[in-house]
Amino acid sequence: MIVNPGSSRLHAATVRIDDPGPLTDYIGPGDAAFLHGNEGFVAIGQVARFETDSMCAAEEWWAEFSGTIENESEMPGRFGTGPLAIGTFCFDPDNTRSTSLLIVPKTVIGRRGGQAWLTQIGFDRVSPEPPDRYEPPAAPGKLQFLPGSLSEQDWMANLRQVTDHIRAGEASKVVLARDVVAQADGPIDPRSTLRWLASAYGSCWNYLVDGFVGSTPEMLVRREEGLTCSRVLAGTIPRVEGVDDAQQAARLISSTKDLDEHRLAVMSVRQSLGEYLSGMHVPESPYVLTLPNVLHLATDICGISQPWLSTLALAQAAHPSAAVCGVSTDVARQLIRDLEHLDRGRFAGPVGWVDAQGDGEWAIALRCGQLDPADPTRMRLFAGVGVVERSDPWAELVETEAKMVPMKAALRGLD
Ligand SMILES: C=C(O[C@H]1C=CC=C(C(=O)O)[C@@H]1O)C(=O)O
Repeated sequence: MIVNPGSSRLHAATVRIDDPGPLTDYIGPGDAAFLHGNEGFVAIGQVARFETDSMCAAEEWWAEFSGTIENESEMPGRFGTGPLAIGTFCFDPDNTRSTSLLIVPKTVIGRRGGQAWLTQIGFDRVSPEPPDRYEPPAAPGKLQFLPGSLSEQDWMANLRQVTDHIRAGEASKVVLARDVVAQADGPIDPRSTLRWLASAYGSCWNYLVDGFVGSTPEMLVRREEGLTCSRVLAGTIPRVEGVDDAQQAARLISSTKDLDEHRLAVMSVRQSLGEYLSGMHVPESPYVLTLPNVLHLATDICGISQPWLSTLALAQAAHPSAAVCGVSTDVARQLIRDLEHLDRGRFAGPVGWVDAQGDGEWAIALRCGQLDPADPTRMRLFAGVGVVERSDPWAELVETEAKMVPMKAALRGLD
């Protein structure tokens, strides 16, 4: 569905601006953002919106739509500048009631590499006016975290069933997720959640689109002028107060269970992107990525993609990787449908943006929550774990709790 398509020619104008300060100050109700440290952008208003259950349809729509925009720019070719679409895609469109969507904003305020810009898109000739700032939105008041689709006991029982299927040789890895419901006594403003995440988890990609908010450390595919990179994460150890990080990192990097989980995730991205990238570099062994709540095994894969393959097409090829689905993909996806008892919605799907040249960034939507469109006092939080033969249900439950720490703290507005 497209809203407000207009009939005349669309124009986009990009100008350099002075440093606008915190980008999160410009996010109004219903607006979107994609932030990484001091960089990224906020997407204000909507020129068009495309709802779909298919990444392929979204890619075709954007290729056609962006081709109609007349583009003027003081910063031609600068990554992220100019007209773009920001979006979120469901993990499994055949097993959800949620929608995937792309939004073309009216205004983008962005910053990258010390340069800030403003892009405006409209049906008339546009004059780039800096938009207003907003007061910081309030964190929700009283908050409770309630069980989601399954109790902890039932979730662990299902995880045992997953390991039985793995032992029977049906799959080598399955990612099982669970949810928790955050219930506030008043409406939750996801902008306050995003602000908190962006300041505490600046090394992650912090996003807000259509009430879906989160802070993910995993990049499915980033394409900048053909250079295409993916950060694969799998294998996790929670950070523990009083325990030295170096000691935890040494445990993680020598855990054969975590290394197996990681190897399968890397293999899946190597296979899916390998078809499309030349000169692909896949490091032999992972490094340890340290976040405020957990340590992950991480591998950065890079290669060169053909100019006609947009970042949306590449994301479509790479999704779902074995970091969020499993091996083999089809068997793991079916086991997830049968045993997870959860509508993942947009959790673990691609979230990000694409520009008119096909460059952009699609992260994997992890460490996130979806505001209930029918009840803004409720947000559903998600976390998953890679299950392999030797997975221990209790340890995996603890890992999901560690992965929910950022969202729970953000909602509470904790220091
Ligand atoms: C599925 C999630 O994490 C994935 C990414 C990093 C590490 C993972 C793990 O160790 O299980 C998961 O594969 C999640 O955060 O919900």
